[in-house]
Amino acid sequence: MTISTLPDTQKSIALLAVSKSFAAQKVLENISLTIQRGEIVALLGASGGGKSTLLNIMSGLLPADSGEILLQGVPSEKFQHWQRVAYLFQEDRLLPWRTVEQNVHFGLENSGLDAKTRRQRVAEALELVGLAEFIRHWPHQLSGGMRSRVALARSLVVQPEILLMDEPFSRLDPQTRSAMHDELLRIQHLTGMTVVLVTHDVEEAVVLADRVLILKPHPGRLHNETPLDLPRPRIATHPAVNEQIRLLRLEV
Ligand SMILES: Nc1ncnc2c1ncn2[C@@H]1O[C@H](COP(=O)(O)OP(=O)(O)OP(=O)(O)O)[C@@H](O)[C@H]1O
Repeated sequence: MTISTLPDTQKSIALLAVSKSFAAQKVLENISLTIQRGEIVALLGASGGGKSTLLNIMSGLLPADSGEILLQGVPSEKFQHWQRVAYLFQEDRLLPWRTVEQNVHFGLENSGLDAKTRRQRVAEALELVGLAEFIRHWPHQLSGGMRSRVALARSLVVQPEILLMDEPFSRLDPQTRSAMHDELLRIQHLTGMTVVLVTHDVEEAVVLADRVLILKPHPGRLHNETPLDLPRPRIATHPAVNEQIRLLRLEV
């Protein structure tokens, strides 16, 4: 069964003929795609190809000009994005005047959950990213990798069904980035959430994704779709992984 013929219950994100312009500039043209529940999809492509715009449309932050968007089988305009979709940005956006625990708690403010449940959720999210011992630390006391984990915990605390990530690891050094890749795969495996990752890094896409979508710019359109059936863990120097990276670099 191909993804497009999956029943709605297995579809996490479905876009049909989505277009978007800013002023006179057409940024996305006629994008149709389906992402399965629990799938990790990487969006690759040249700068200005509309990757972030597409992610913003999936998140409900930005309306499309035309087309249909279904999230977990529900039309986007009726879908309650809050608590079901989390968004992780390039900058960690931690609040310096809040401790680690308070930063993660931020994700639950206005949630309507009672204080005890909120505390429990924060503790679980920090446990999940391996920072349970650092709850009283301040952001300035943390390494780049730890800050990145706090930002991830703040996204996970809502227990999202869909995690949208816009180059979340691009500012990390290669070793920390690689550790965060392992962390993300471990957590995705545990939670079963759908992950859509925007990246410029072909190696990152191949190491993480079940499928890579390439967007071409002016206007942004889907150029190519590559399912990755490589066993995990994927080491970039492994010949099959390396070959896939080489092939995708030719396409981007
Ligand atoms: N809010 C906005 N107002 C006007 N133009 C915008 C807006 N957001 C994006 N654009 C334009 O839309 C085009 C696509 O931008 P977008 O950020 O989606 O691309 P991208 O593929 O994510 O790029 P990059 O890889 O550089 O982040 C760009 O030309 C950008 O200037």
